[in-house]
Amino acid sequence: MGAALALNIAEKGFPIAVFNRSPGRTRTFFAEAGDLAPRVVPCETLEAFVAAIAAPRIVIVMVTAGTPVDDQIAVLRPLLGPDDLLIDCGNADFHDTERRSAAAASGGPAFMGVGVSGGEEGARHGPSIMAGGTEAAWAKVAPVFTAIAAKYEGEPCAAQMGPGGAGHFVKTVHNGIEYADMEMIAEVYGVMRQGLGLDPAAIAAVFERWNRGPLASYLIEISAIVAATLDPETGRPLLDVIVDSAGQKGTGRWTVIEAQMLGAPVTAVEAAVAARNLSARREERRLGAEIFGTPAGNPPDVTVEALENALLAGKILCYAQGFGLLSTAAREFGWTLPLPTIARIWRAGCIIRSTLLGDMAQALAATPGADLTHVAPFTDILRRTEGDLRRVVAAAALAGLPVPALAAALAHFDTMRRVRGTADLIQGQRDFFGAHGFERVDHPGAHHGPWTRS
Ligand SMILES: NC(=O)C1=CN([C@@H]2O[C@H](COP(=O)(O)OP(=O)(O)OC[C@H]3O[C@@H](n4cnc5c(N)ncnc54)[C@H](OP(=O)(O)O)[C@@H]3O)[C@@H](O)[C@H]2O)C=CC1
Ligand SMILES: O=C(CO)[C@H](O)[C@H](O)COP(=O)(O)O
Repeated sequence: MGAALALNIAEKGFPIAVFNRSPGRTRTFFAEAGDLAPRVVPCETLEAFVAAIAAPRIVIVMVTAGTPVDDQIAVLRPLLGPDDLLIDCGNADFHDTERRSAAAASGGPAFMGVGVSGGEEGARHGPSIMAGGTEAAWAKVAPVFTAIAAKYEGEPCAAQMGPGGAGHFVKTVHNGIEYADMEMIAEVYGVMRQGLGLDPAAIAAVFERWNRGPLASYLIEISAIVAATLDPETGRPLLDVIVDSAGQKGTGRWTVIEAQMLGAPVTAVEAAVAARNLSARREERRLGAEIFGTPAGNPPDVTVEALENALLAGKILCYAQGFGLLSTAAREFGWTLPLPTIARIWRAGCIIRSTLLGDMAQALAATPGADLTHVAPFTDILRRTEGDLRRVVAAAALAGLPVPALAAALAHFDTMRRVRGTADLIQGQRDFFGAHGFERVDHPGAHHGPWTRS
């Protein structure tokens, strides 16, 4: 990511010095920089790196999240001056960014935490950039970040989100949505493959068709390519030789943890993280199959069109949850997160870019603070697609095909359209065993039940 970002910066006309802890990597990078090499100064020590940059310096750190960032900051800080600016462009837990920002405020170079999305390709040719930090820091870096960012109809996909960890928080939620979006696509893939018996080539064709409709998005586009790709070694669909255990580096989990701490429901993301965790338990899955057998019910009674609608509904519900989490976080942390701008800078460059985000940006601007599902055109789309989401979840359950993120999104939707739910019983139980009290519907105050055990 760092190498790709450096080439992007150089390509946009900014001279850049580069350093990697492994000098061999720096040499290879420089040797492969081609036409851009004259704008790149390869450095083999941090001292040479800092000396190669004119003050006031802007220094980007793009290393593995966690301790490596702290280590890198620790060795860089003594070499930098108070007018310099240190930026962590990797994925970071926003609490770490808050801590690093606070530490920087007590002296030395200023610090920014900036979320960058788009994978290597995005970093090289135009990512989506979610910057945290002060207005003053943003003013210093905006010319570089807006130049290297993806452009949507000419508009740079880069913006300042708020102080301290706000940029990394937004990037974390972006990734949480990414997890849920990917999981839902994998779930409909499962229904098509394991339920309807479509082969990967046929599924690729379905994804390609969907990519020309309301589901058009980077993730559907690449899913079509992944499904269509053959293994050069065996000639089989590559999907068939990929181990079905999903990796994860932590951003989905961070989203869920923060959402839980804030009391904000992101059930589709929770289901997606849990699904990755379960996917990693291969031996337990094998044992489960041995003990219980894998359900081999009738093929699910759903069409490919119903799956398209179900995915659309699930996706809208998941994005509504993500934006809801951002709203709650903004209130809780005293940030003014620019939600319509966030939707706008996600329209290009980032992994979750999709045509829906344009409408989301408009809806969020037109109705600030509203739940996306309550706003046009999403209310109408949900009314139209809800039945298929329900049919797919029900048919998948009957066929023994797990669709946890779609089911979680549907359960959220059904819960949030029911005036009277079932928590009356929970309150009764809590009062019974813990004297926690409950509110009554007919008069105010805290009440207890006349519980007796016969
Ligand atoms: N890959 C992606 O699609 C995206 C990644 N990110 C984020 O960008 C950051 C970098 O990711 P990525 O480029 O994929 O990761 P890589 O594993 O490809 O690169 C990690 C880099 O960090 C360096 N590094 C690791 N540990 C240390 C350390 N203790 N001290 C100094 N340098 C260290 C490595 O050096 P060396 O070469 O010597 O091993 C390497 O240059 C991460 O925060 C990641 O989450 C963000 C968006 C997308
Ligand atoms: O930030 C990213 C994309 O936006 C990175 O690719 C990140 O690694 C994705 O998360 P994970 O590795 O957990 O799937």
